[in-house]
Amino acid sequence: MTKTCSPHRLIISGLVLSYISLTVFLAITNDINAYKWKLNDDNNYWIVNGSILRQTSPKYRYNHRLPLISDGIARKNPLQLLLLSSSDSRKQRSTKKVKILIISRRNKLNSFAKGIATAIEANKLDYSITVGDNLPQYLLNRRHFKLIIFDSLKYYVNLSQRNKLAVTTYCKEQKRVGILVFANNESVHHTNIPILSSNQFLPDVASVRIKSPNPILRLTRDGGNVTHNLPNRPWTVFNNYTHMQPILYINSKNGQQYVGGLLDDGKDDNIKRVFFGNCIDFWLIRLLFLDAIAYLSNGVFQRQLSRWLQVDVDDVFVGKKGIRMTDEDVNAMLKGQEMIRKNVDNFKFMLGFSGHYFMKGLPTENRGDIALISNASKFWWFCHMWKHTKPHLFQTTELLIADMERSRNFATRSNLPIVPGYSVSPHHSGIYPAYEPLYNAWKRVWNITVTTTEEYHHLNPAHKRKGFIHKNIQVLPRQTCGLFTKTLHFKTYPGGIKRLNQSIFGGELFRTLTDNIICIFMTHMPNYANDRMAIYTFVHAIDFLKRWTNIKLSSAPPSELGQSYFRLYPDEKDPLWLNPCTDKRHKAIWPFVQGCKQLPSMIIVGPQKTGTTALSLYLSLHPKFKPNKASKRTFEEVQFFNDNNYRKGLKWYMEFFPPIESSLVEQSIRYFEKSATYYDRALIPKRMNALLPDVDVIIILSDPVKRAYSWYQHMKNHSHPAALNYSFYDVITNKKQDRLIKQLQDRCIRPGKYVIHLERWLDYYHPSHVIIVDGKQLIDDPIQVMADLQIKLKVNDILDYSMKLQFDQRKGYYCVKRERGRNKCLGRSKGRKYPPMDKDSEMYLRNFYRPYNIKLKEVLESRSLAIPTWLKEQT
Ligand SMILES: Nc1ncnc2c1ncn2[C@@H]1O[C@H](COP(=O)(O)OS(=O)(=O)O)[C@@H](OP(=O)(O)O)[C@H]1O
Repeated sequence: MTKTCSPHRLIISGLVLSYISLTVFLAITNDINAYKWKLNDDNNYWIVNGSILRQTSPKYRYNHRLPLISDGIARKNPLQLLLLSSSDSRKQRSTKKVKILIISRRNKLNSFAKGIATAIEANKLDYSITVGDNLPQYLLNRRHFKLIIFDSLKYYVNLSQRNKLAVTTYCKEQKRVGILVFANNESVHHTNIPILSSNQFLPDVASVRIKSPNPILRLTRDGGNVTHNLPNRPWTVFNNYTHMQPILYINSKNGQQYVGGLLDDGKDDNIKRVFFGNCIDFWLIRLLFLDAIAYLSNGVFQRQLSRWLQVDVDDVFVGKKGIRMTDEDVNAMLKGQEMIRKNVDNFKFMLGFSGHYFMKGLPTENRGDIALISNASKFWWFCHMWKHTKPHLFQTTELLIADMERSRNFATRSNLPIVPGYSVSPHHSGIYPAYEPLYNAWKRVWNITVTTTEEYHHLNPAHKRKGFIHKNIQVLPRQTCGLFTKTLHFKTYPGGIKRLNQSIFGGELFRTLTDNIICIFMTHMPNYANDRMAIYTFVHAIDFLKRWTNIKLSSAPPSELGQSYFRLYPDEKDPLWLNPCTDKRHKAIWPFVQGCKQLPSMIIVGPQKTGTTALSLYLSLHPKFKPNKASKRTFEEVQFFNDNNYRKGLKWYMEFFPPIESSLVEQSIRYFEKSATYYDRALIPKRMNALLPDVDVIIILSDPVKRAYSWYQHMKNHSHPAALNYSFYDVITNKKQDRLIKQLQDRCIRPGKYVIHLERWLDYYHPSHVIIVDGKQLIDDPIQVMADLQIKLKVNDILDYSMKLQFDQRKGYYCVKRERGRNKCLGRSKGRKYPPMDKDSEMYLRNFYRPYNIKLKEVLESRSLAIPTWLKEQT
C-alpha cells in the first residue's frame, strides 16, 4: 500500500487562507464549516459542531459481544434490489454493442478528441472515432452508433453537403440518434445552419451557471454560480439562435450574460442536438456531457444515479512513531464518519489491520490504537498480513498461511467485527499478477471472496482499471483519491492544497465519483492522523458531489459490491494475463520474473486437422527452435489460452518453458508451441495478444472440405457415438437438435469458416506477425514450406530440410530421415487411411464454404498474406 509523494514545502498561511476562503465561498454545509481541520502541527485540536472535543483516553476494553457484520446489513442495503430491478443496469448490459461515434476535425489522436474518448471510456461505454473525410462511406453498414459527437463546431457547421446529408440521414434512419457538438476555441460567424451563429467571447468570465430546469438535467444539479476552476480557453457564445434553448449561461466580468450551451430538442427535423461553447476539460461541461449523452441517445447511454462508496483505511497500526493516530484522531475520524453518513447511507470506514504493529507507537499513539479497538464496532474491519509482508515474498504457502492465521488470532482476541470475505494485499502483491498461493491461502484461512487492486490491467491510466474473477475471488478495481501513505500535511501536499482542492471540487476525485458506479478508495492510517487530510477530502468531495449532482451515495459490504459489479460488467469476469515483465510495478510484485522473459515467440494456432502436428515436428528439427516441455497433464498440446488452463494462471503456462541453459540463450533459441484449437476460439487472439503481443502466429489453411472430413474420421476413430451411428453426409446436413450430432457437426464445419476466425486474429495481430502456411503444400512439398517459413520467421541460419525429410512410401507422407533404419513418421492418428468422401457430401460442403473462401481470399489479398494454391484454384 505504500506509495510515496514527495511533498513541497509551501507557505502555510497563504494556503490556509485560500482554502478557508474557498470552503466558505463554496457555502458548504454547516457541518463542514464547523469541523476544524488540523492545519499545521501546532494547531492539533479539533472543533466539531462548534465545540472543542478532547476526549479522555477511553479504557482499553474487549467487547466479546461484537458481532461480525451480518447479512442483515446486506439485506437492508438497497444495492441488490436496485441492481436487479434497475432499468439502468439493463441499459448497461444492452449498451455492449452500441457505440458513440466521435467525428474529429483534425486527427483521431488530438488531445481534445482523446479527452472526449476518455470520458466515454471512464463511464464504461464504447466509442469509435473517425476523421470524417468520407462520412457516407464510413456510416454505411455501421448501424450501431446511437450518438454522434463532433469535436469541432466549426467543422460541424461547415460540413460538405454530402457529409451533412450522410449524418442527418443516419440520425433519422437509425431512429433518434442525436448530435453533440463542442466548440473548441472557435467562432462561427457565417454558418450554413440558419438557426445558429456564434461569435468569439474572450476570457473575461466571472461565472458560469446552468439554466435550470432544462430538459437534459438528470445527473447534474444546479449548484449555483461557478466561479472556480473555470476553463482557460475562451468561450464560444451563441448569440443568434432560434428554435433552441439555452442550457448554460456565462456571466462576464462587466455584468453581461451570454449563452454558452444550447439545446435543440429536434422539433424541426427530429434530430436532437446539444452545443457546448467550451471543452470537456471544464468540469461542469464534463458533468453536463454525461447528461447530454443520455438525453441525445434517448436513454441508451444513461447511467444509474446510485453510486456505492467504500473507503478502506489500510494499515491502521502500521506506521512510524510520530505519524500515527492518537485517540483524538480516532474521535475526529468518528466525527468525520458521522458527517459522511449524513450523505452516504450505511457508510463506515473499512479498517485494515496488521496486528504485529499494535501498540508500537508513542504513548499517545498507543492510546490511539486502544481507541480504535474500543470503537471497533463503529467501523468495518478487514484482515491484512500480520506484519504487512508482501505475500509473494513468503518462501512457502505454509508460511503464508501461518502469517494469516496469526492475523486471524489477533482479530479473534480483539473481537474485531471482520467484514466477511474481504481482504487486500500489501502493495497489491499477489493479486495481479496473480500469485496462486495467495489465492489459496486466502480461501483457506479467511474464505476471501472479494479483494481490490489498482494494478489491473495497469495502474495508469486510472480510468481504464477493471475487475476480474480468479479462483472464485472477485477482484474489484480500486480508485485513487489523491492521498498516499506519506501525504500527511496540507502544506506539503504535492502541488499544494490548490491541487487537492482542484481534485475535490470538480477535478479528478469528483470525476471518479461521478464515473464509477462502485467507487472503492484506498487510504492509509496517517491520512487520518497528522492533518487528517482524508476526512477533509471525503467530507468535501461528498458534499460537493451532493451539491452538483443528483447522485445517491450508499455503502454496502464488499461481497455485495462484488456481486453487483460483475452483474453490471459481466464481460470483465474473465481475467486477462499480461506479461508481468513488461510493467515495472508488476515485475516488482511477481516472484517468477525469470519465467516471464522465457515465453514462446511463435505459436502454431491450428486449425485442427490441417497438419499442425507435422509442422510442429518439422520446426523442432531446427537447432534454433525448441518446443514447449512435454507434459503428461496436457498430452500433446499445452492449450493454455483455452478456458480451463487459462484459469490456472500464468505460472502454470510458464512451466512449459523452463529456463534455457545460458549457452543456448546466447544462440537465441526460440521457444514455440502448437495448440490446434486456438484458431477458432473467440477469446484466444485477445488473450494471446495480451501476453504475447510480438509472437508470430502460424496458421495452416487446408481445403476446409477435407479438413471437415478428417475431423469426422478422427472422431469415428475415437468412437464418438454420432460418428459411429451417422454417415458424414447425415452429420454435416443434419438439422435436428440432437446434441451429439450438433456437437460433431459444429466441430466438423465451424473451424473451416476460416475467414471469420482470421479476421479476429487480424484484429489483434499485425499481418507482419501472421504467417499463413498452405496445408496442401505442407503435405506435398514440406521442404519448400519450411524454406519459406524460415524466411518469414527471419531465421539467420536457414536449415535445408531436404537433409531432414523424405517421402515415406509406406506412410504416404513425408517423414524424418534417420541415419539408420526406418524414417520417423507421425503416429497412426495422423495420416489415417479412410475411404474417400462421398460426392454428395463434397458437393454440399463445396457450396457451403464457397462464400467464406471468396471472402478469405479477399482478406488475405488485402493484407498481403500468402494465398494457398488450393484457395486460388477454388475461387
Ligand atoms: N507428414 C505428415 N504425416 C501425417 N499427416 C500429415 C503429414 N503432413 C500433413 N498431414 C496431415 O495432418 C493431418 C492431421 O492434422 P493435425 O496434425 O493438425 O491434427 S490434430 O488437429 O492435431 O489432431 C492429417 O490428417 P488425416 O489424413 O485425416 O489423418 C494429414 O492429412
